[in-house]
Amino acid sequence: MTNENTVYLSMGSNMGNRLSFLKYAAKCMKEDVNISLTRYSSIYETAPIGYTDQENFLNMVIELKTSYSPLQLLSRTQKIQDNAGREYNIRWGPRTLDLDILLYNHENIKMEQLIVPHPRMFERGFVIIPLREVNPVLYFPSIEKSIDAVYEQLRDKEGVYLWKKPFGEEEFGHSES
Ligand SMILES: Nc1ncnc2c1ncn2[C@@H]1O[C@H](COP(=O)(O)OP(=O)(O)OP(=O)(O)O)[C@@H](O)[C@H]1O
Ligand SMILES: Nc1nc2c(c(=O)[nH]1)N=C(CO)CN2
Repeated sequence: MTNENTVYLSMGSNMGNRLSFLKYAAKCMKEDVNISLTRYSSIYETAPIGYTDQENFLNMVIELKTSYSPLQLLSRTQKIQDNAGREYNIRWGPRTLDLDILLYNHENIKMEQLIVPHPRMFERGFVIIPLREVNPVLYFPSIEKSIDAVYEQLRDKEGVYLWKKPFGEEEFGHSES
């Protein structure tokens, strides 16, 4: 089966060993024959948005190719979150691992369980900054804007600090240095 759909996924963690949860998520996806990881952003340390009385997050974005349908991919990412000990308590509250599907090709999906493009992505510095690093020429047909235009309009650019350059091969099976 060919992994032909292009997906951008946001990953975040603000509990426990944050880096190891991000690595765990990437490892699970790398081991899945229906997913090929193609690009990784750097990792950013970010101030919490939404519910602010919690620890800073580590956030990053990955690009992947997959043969999964959007709902199949959602169920896969939810399983990975569950296996990372994710509990569902406070809305926007602390979590070991959060995986959000940002974009699935250029599709507009509005289902009960899944909305793509992710409805809050365009106002989130912790999403747009790493996404722009992974693909600086993205265009969003749903809002008729380029990623540069979205970046320029971001209000919460502050609070997003480079924490670590893209993973090295030894850590993550990633060839970029
Ligand atoms: N694009 C999407 N990616 C991941 N989950 C989504 C998406 N669209 C809708 N959902 C739904 O959102 C539900 C809640 O997800 P979650 O608890 O991770 O939200 P959150 O991360 O706290 O908040 P936010 O969605 O603002 O990032 C999930 O059960 C899932 O069905
Ligand atoms: N900085 C930051 N803030 C958040 C994050 C996140 O990943 N990073 N995720 C949230 C729920 O999706 C709520 N707030």
